[in-house]
Amino acid sequence: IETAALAGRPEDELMERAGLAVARLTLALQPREGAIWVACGPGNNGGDGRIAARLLAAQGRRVHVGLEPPAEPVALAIDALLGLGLNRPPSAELAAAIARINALDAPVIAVDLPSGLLADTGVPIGTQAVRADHTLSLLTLKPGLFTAQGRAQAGQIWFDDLGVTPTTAPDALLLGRDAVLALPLDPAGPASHKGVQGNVLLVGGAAGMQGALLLAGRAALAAGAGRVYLRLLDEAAAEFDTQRPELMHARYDTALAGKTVIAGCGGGAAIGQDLAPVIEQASRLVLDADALNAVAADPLLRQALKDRDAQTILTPHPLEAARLLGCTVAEVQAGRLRAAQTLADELHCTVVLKGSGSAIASPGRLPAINTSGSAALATAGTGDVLAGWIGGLWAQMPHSEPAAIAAAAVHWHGHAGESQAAGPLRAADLVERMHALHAWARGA
Ligand SMILES: NC(=O)C1=CN([C@@H]2O[C@H](COP(=O)(O)OP(=O)(O)OC[C@H]3O[C@@H](n4cnc5c(N)ncnc54)[C@H](OP(=O)(O)O)[C@@H]3O)[C@@H](O)[C@H]2O)[C@@H](O)CC1
Ligand SMILES: [K+]
Repeated sequence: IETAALAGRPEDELMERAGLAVARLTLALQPREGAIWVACGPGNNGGDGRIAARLLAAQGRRVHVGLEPPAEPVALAIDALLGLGLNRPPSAELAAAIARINALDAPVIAVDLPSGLLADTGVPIGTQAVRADHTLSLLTLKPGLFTAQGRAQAGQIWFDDLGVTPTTAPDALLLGRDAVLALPLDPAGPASHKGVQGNVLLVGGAAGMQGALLLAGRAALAAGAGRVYLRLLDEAAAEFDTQRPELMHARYDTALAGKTVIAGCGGGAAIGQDLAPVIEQASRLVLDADALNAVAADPLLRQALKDRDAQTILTPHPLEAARLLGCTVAEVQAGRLRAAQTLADELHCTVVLKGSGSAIASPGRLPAINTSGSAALATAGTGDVLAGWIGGLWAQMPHSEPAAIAAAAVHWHGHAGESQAAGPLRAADLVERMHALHAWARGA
């Protein structure tokens, strides 16, 4: 898109617009007195910074351009060191400037990208990238701002299209609330007749890990599934969840066909033995956690997954994805969208690669990056809740595309986990927060 935008119009014109956009945002964020430091690099990113500096000076602001901050206190810094042209670890000179920006006690606006971060992947190419409070993305929103370290490095994201309408397709989609609003949720919601809300069967919860399956089961129920059955692998486990007596024991209804099956939560090594019939017979299948590890370790299960006629959603975290791909976690994280897409294409599944900026991929579709969520979600059991929520939604809407179900569930889950005010979020509380968002999910 950037290349196409440059064809047919002089680069200077776009850079002039870019500089103006940066100056405007700076004035909006820092309308008062105070020195502005503009750190400019050698390329066009630096060019944007220099134009912004000129325009800010014309507004009567004290502006200092250079790789070092001025002697006086800095009220705001503009990071215009490196943008899209970054192709190797920053030189020593630029790395030192990045470190000086990060050591400042003043807000930082990054031009286009936090310097040092790769636009496509959200991974720093050197030892450190700028930690910005604001990033003004120009012409396009770069995927790297929304996934991997990008979310933490970019701060608040702003966008200016510089007056250019893209003529080529994007590489990825961003998931917002639209993904949830697009669901054909029953207007009556979970209160409607249980017979039409679908049946979910959960398999997992080996000895010592029943909690994972209970959390997923509670989530499926709270998402609105009609009947939720638990098949606990730990035979000695309690018959039911005393706080959620609505959950049923699968011993009394073992059929897999016709159900949405969620397998793997707290499954341990024991889940491997149960997976073959599950993969073969489940009408809709969500595989999580130990079920993914079992598939990674067993070529027959892997082949069975590929051969499934019906649809499957996988919800790996980066380590589980690495096991399935036969690579390292670092390799997965260095290209999260690519990793999710490779897995989706290879196993003929919809893949939700969890982590900051969850990536969702399906064969033959554009991958998507979720925009909701916060570090409050990085607690035990939140992944089980997501798997349960996906299954709970899918059971109610069996004809919806798995990619649409996964996208909605991931965004809903992230939205519920956005507030960090109460500290880390416990997974059982997350289920309740997500449940309280049904009206939000219907557009209220
Ligand atoms: N495209 C558009 O339509 C528009 C683009 N715009 C803006 O331009 C930005 C892209 O500009 P860009 O292509 O000049 O790249 P940029 O990020 O400034 O860096 C390249 C320079 O840095 C150097 N360099 C690279 N890596 C380095 C390293 N590790 N350590 C040290 N040096 C390194 C590299 O040198 P070289 O590799 O040639 O030796 C080159 O000199 C884009 O992000 C946006 O802000 C807007 O004006 C609107 C229109
Ligand atoms: K920058």
